[in-house]
Amino acid sequence: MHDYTPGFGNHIATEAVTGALPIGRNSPQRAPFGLYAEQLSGSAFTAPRHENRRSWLYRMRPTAQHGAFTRYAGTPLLRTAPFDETPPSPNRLRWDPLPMPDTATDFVDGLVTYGGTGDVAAQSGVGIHCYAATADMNDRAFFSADGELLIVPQHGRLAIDTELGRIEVAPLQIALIPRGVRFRVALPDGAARGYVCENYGAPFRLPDLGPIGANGLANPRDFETPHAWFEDRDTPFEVIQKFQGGLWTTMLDHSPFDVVAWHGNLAPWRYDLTRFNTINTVSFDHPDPSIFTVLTAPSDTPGTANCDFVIFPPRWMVAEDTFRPPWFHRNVMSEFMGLIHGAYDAKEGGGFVPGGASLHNQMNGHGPDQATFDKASSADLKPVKIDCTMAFMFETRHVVRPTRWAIESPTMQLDYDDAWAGFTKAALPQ
Ligand SMILES: O=C(O)Cc1cc(O)ccc1O
Ligand SMILES: [Fe+2]
Repeated sequence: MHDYTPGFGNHIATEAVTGALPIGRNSPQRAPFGLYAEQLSGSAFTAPRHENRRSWLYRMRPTAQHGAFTRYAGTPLLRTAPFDETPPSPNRLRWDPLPMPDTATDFVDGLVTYGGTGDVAAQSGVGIHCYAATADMNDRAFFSADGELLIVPQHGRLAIDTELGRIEVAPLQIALIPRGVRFRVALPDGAARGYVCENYGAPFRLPDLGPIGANGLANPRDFETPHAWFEDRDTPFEVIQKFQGGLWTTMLDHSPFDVVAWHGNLAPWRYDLTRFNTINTVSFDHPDPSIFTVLTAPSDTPGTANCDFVIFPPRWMVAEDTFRPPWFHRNVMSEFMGLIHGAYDAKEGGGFVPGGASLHNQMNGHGPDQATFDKASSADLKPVKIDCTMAFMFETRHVVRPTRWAIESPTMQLDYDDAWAGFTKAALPQ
């Protein structure tokens, strides 16, 4: 068990050794114990205060102490925007779960990109990945200079050691690693699979609540930031970074997890999705799924996110005279969905399974499949609990362009259009 501080985006001060954190200043002439003070900036120095994120790290050696990075040949299926391997497809796409690798593969080498949006060089858009891993990273650390990583485990726990502390997450929890923060992943259950949103743009934050008021949806106190932790190990250690889409590696002669104390508001965190305070109709109609927004990464246009992270958690359905599942729709935003466990209420007909994924791009019709439509159109509308389920959506203002792997993978379902093939024509009065 690790220690965490509750709260979202708070300024935290934490030390793993008493006296390691300088008091009253960031960079004293000599930091305690000969530690090196280092600022990690997550926003421009001059960003407005409410957007400003940075932490001060006190470490045994400066990060700068390393040799040149050279190209890294692993992780063959990791890709970065702009995604131009295939023409962007207007088709509704759906995938079976990513198979577990049959050779020992760690979290980094097990990343597979399904697609993404925008352009990493313009700091806009997202990369959407899945991971399937069977090995611990041991003496390897990874960081993305390209974006923060929102990790959504679907199978197996992840023990994530970061420069700022240790995080353990299980399916139904999520973790966020800020841009540039080095981390390694161990697999307490021996294997793990899940989803990753790599956000090249403005960082994820809690959505405004408007008329909902001061409480609800994801409550700030339920986000947990780890306390300072370090290891003092002078052994060979590989650091891999993702930089403008390329992967680069260098060797250190010590563990990079040597931050003995830190303070600031730029830090990794975890959140338990079962803590989400779900709000929905108590009268009629199916509200827009934005009521289920856990986190939003804004773009420059208010209300039009670079990426929203939305969940479909257990909830009571009580709407009267209403078609209760998601309606048929065409959306200006593009929707990538995953399923952590259970069944999703728009896909009674099967095919959308835990670990699988679907993509419904801008302006392309989707919604309930035939089985869902038939069942919900004639259901007795007594209160019903949708239980034991957790689907999610990365919803973005930009079209999600699939990678070549995503289009050519045998996991892509060639018959997905059939989900909507059999609807009978409406019968107008003669
Ligand atoms: O397409 C989907 O399944 C996601 C979705 C769910 C919902 O309740 C309303 C709109 C929407 O896009
Ligand atoms: Fe949708």
